[in-house]
Amino acid sequence: MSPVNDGLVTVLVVGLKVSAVCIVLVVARGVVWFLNMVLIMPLFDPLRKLPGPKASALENHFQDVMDPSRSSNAHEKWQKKFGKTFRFHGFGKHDYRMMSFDFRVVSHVLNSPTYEKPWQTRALLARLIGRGIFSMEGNEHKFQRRLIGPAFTLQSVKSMTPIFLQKAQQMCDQWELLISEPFVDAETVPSDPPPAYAAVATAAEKFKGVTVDVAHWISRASFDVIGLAGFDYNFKALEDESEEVYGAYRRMFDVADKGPRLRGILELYFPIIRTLWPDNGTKVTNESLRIIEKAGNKLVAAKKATVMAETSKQENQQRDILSLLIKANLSNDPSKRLSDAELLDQCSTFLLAGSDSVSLALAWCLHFLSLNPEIQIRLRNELLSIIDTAHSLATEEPCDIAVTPDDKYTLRATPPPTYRSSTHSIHEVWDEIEASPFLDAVIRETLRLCPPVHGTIRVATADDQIPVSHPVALQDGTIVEKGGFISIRKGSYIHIPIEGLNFSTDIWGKDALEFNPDRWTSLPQNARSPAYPGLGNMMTFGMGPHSCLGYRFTINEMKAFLATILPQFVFQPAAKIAKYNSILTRPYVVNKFELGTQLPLVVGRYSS
Ligand code: HEM
Repeated sequence: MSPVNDGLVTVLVVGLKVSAVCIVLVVARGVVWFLNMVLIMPLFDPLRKLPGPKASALENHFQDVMDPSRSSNAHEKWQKKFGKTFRFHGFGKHDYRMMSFDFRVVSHVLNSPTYEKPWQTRALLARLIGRGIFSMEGNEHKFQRRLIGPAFTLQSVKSMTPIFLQKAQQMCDQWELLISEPFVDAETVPSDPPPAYAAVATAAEKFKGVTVDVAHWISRASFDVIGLAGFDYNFKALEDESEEVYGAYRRMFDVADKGPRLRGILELYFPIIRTLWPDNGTKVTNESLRIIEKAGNKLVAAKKATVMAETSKQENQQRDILSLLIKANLSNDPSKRLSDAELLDQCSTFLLAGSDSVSLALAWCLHFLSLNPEIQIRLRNELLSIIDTAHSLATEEPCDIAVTPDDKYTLRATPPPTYRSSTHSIHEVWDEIEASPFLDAVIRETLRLCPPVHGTIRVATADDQIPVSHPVALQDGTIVEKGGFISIRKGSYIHIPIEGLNFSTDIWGKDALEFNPDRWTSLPQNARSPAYPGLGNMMTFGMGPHSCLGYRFTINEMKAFLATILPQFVFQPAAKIAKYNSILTRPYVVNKFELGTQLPLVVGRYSS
């Protein structure tokens, strides 16, 4: 062999040896890390001392914690057995996690800067909606919240009322068409109807109802609402379901709705998998993100140009959330301004936060009303006492909602509803609707009983002592008394059971699991602020610095939709419905889970 070849062989052998040593070192490091995580660290985890359900080495309690079909029983059972604060097991026995129904604990965790959303939650959201306020923490979050907050004041939300009312009516016009040309949308009815469908057939016959997947229709309407209220852009998803951005958004969330699979979890830890080995879900998500980004970029550029032109002319016409954001952004220190890409991420955040959550809440509300006909009738009567005729109900002054400079959105397809007197402006009547006590109570009770966000999670970024207001009996027999503290280690997860707190019998009484809007006319002592620190006396919108910015927006949109829908339509159940939790709590037809989110109801015309 020549000396050159000899040299090459030596280099190759050394290279192989170095590689082998590197691989051994990496594997050894992995094994040490794994053993440390599974065997050593748990021995020193203070959460180990808390009471809680047992688990075998590979068992987890995620379903009992997060699956709404099991969580209410599991939470109730655990509270009875272990008290208000306990631990459960996450990804195996080694993974101790805390859960608490003690407001002192919940409030401490949600208000203290020591606790943040886990990076896994933020990475998942960032993949779908970019780096908007949802995935921010610390000073970046404070800055964005200051910027966005003013777009959600009472006044700003009130100015969006015409949009809510008009989109609600446009949806009713579509339902009216379904009823007048009776046909059953094949896609909304399971191909093999469960007995419940047969049972309602006679009732449907009686009031000439048709089965309508109300979740689907309200989802389209609320997407249009957030388009107009958020960006002054009419997606027209109500008119055309195949609208490009709506379609992209739906397809992307249909993938996410399938729930966390092993691949999804692996992708979170090793995002490179998406590039090296994209599956159909990844391809659909990537394509959807491309469409949304393209449309969003155009929207942000056009909006910026309009706002700049208005600012130079000292005009102030644009009231949508994006315009308010751009205006606030302009007045900021240039070094702190949001870039166009960041503005786009905020748009995606509003699309996610502002459409599905409200539409699901509205769909759940119609579900509860269909199951409780006497409440449905009472609410309709309350609304009819404000609104003159059941069938023609709006203002004579058309609401002028400019959509794009060249596209004036025609607000109504059918004659507008007429409010009690033509001398009333829509805003005057709106004040009456807004102040309707039973409408308010029905909405709050829906949001309490079926909060679209089932729970939230925080991770401790440093060791901490958490104060408790209910005693905790530790495993070694020690009692942490009221006013005492529980130790928690950096990196531990705390689960906040939003739905569980809304269901607590200690707060809401024995009928906590019943749909009883009247409870809101005299709230139990424990459900009143400050004893109950959540927004609007429930945990549905969270609490603390990350609490929901869209609280008022949601209540007002729900009021406008119900006030428009109920005087025109009657609802009856069409199938047995259950809940599943995939990012949000969604309805599905029992035994028809594979059909995805659906809430079929028999919808008939109301005639007095
Ligand atoms: C039924 C409807 C809604 C529910 C149940 C809901 C629930 C929540 C909850 C629980 C949080 C806090 C999450 C946490 O602490 O981990 C939150 C945050 C947020 N919500 Fe909503 N939301 C709803 C509607 C809306 C709407 C309509 C908008 C905007 C148009 C919106 C915008 C936001 C934003 C921007 C945040 C993040 C705030 C921050 O991190 O500072 N939400 N929401």
